[in-house]
Amino acid sequence: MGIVRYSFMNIRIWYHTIQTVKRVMGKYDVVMVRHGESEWNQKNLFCGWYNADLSDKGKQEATSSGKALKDAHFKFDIAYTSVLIRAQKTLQIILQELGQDIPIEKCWRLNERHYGGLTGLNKTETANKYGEEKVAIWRRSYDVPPPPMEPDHPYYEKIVNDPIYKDGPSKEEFPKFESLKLTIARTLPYWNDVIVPEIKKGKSVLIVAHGNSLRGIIKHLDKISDKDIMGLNLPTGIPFVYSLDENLNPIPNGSLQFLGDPETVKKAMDEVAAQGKAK
Ligand SMILES: O=C(O)[C@@H](CO)OP(=O)(O)O
Repeated sequence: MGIVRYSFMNIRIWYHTIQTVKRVMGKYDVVMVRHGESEWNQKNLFCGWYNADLSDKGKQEATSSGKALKDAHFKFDIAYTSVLIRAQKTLQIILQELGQDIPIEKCWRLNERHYGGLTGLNKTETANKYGEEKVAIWRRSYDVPPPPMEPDHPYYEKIVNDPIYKDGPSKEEFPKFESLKLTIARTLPYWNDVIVPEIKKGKSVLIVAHGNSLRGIIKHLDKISDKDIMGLNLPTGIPFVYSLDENLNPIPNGSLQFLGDPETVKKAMDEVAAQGKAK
């Protein structure tokens, strides 16, 4: 299986830079995976903090992720995930495939961004109603948030009172909506204060999280501009490696090295981007 490397030098010609290369190794190598397809991804619904389970395809993607990591001889010391079931199950399947039993830390700070009032709406129908451009801004802009989730929203009670949030966020912190900027504001402290110290101790770290919490970490690591981050769509269930130097900066060619064949990765990214199209 090849490694797909993307250049961040010009994100607009992203797909033209795909090439299969030998993976580079940094002082620290960190592996990240967006969870496998969820039942709500399959139905093309805005999901956010709704606790959707994996679809059958999502389980298969998780199995393939585990196999790809096994083939590449990864051995992990610790794994981090969100409090949402789709990420936790993906992690569990990956570790089963790897045959590795390691400590798992779960935190709401790695959750998907909170999609506010859009939660549960179909992305295509939303694009038909409000236009593709508006949906693209809601989905991918840096700082334009979706409308808030009000108490009369069909999923408000289910989400706010879910026991998975017993350890946080607090009532005051509990979001009604999140832009990518707000997502980064709660994910980055966890990266900096909890994950980075373990990486610096030399631990081999696996992170299984979500499209937008991982986009936040990537934006930070690669110093991607607020404008260019709009072009990044992460595929479900394909692991990628960041090879970092001693200061946790990506080494040359060390960013976003996917463990997958280039065509599959490109197709999967295109499909995620297309979820917000009108029909
Ligand atoms: O609905 C969501 O929660 C996310 C990820 O599945 O979707 P999007 O890709 O539109 O940010």
